Amino acid sequence: MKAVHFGAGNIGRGFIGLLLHQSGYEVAFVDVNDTLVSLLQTKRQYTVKLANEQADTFLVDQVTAIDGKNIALVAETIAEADLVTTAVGVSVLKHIAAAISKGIELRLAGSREPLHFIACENALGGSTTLKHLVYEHLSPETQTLADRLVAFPDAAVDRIVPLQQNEDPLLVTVEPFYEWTIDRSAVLPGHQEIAGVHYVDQLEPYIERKLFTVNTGHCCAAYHGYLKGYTTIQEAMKDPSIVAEVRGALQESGAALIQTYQFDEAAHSQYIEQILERFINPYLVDEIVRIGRSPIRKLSPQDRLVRPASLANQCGITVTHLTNAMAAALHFDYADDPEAVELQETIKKHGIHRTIAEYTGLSGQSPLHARAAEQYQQLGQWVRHGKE
Ligand SMILES: NC(=O)C1=CN([C@@H]2O[C@H](COP(=O)(O)OP(=O)(O)OC[C@H]3O[C@@H](n4cnc5c(N)ncnc54)[C@H](O)[C@@H]3O)[C@@H](O)[C@H]2O)C=CC1
Ligand SMILES: O=P(O)(O)OC[C@H]1O[C@](O)(CO)[C@@H](O)[C@@H]1O
Repeated sequence: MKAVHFGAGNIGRGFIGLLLHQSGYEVAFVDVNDTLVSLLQTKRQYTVKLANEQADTFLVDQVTAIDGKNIALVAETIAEADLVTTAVGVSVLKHIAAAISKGIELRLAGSREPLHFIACENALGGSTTLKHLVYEHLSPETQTLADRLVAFPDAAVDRIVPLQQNEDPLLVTVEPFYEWTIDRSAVLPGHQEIAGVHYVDQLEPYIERKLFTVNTGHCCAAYHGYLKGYTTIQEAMKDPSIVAEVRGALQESGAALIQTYQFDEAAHSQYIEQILERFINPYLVDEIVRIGRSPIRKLSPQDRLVRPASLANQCGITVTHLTNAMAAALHFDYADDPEAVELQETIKKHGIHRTIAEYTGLSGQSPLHARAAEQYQQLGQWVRHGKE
């Protein structure tokens, strides 16, 4: 079986590529990083190392790579594939949509075999977003045919894969835990299930639980850790005041998730504790600026801070930690992150209230907006007064 995977980065090689390989797929990675592409083409294999005491390793072979700029070759490879996956970042999906649409046109011209596209990104409805972007490039006739033969099941992916600092540029170190959940209701007949994947009839509770626990907690630790001058999540999670913020935020999002999706309370508490353990894995070094990257995306209405805060607020739950994490995110002034730079410029130019309204979608009337603005000022004073 042949799979095409867009994005030969950390999740691409360390999670999706590994599981596809273990399921019997030969994986062709599509990437725009020339070094990665050429290394994969030459070596045809790479190693995944687990961040555990034994440092278990897995060899992923029978792989190759395609230059993402070679649209004709990407399209031809898609036309021949049994499965297509992505892990490029949700904001990059628009850049791969044209090549995918060409691949679908070629495929439909020569085959009636169904084809699945699964976006493995940190976002609600990632594959659905990809579908809309791809359909913009297809004629109405091709869209009608694609509706029958091409599917875009949404998915949730959970595995912490930090930035890599290995001598071997293809080696990727990953945490032992993983969870890949796919919406079975969008899968076409004939799809061969991927080993290790959890197929569910309704994805929403799973993806919201994952995003609003793992991702919410992680970015909360990152933004507070950044303000306190820590470099890694592991350092930040040694600070009891940061752990209290993270736990508080996860109790707020957890209460909202339990009310919304009727999760078992005790099981959800255990889920939170397991995630806190994952954050402090001593065999990983995970940089705060990676977890905090793209603060505008992370402050957007459907993402890991505003959406659980809004859900909690609607459920009548008092929200203070999630708004404090938003406030800390608004202070994330990391100069190498273009979104952080834009955020700080907007605050300088238009003030905090307009910035909050613009990026979070929380209007000036929202109590969450008011609290985040107040906490932003308090954190600012704390920073200015030497962090006593
Ligand atoms: N690293 C992690 O712990 C997790 C990441 N994710 C999600 O997985 C996705 C990928 O994240 P990472 O692997 O960490 O990022 P990464 O930066 O390591 O990998 C992304 C790869 O996509 C490639 N790329 C960029 N533009 C492209 C294009 N136009 N065509 C083809 N390839 C392109 C990059 O060159 C890079 O190799 C993101 O959506 C992230 O939110 C989800 C769960 C965990
Ligand atoms: O990839 P994002 O959405 O920028 O989030 C930062 C990282 O933190 C995590 O949420 C948890 O590890 C990863 O899934 C993710 O790579």
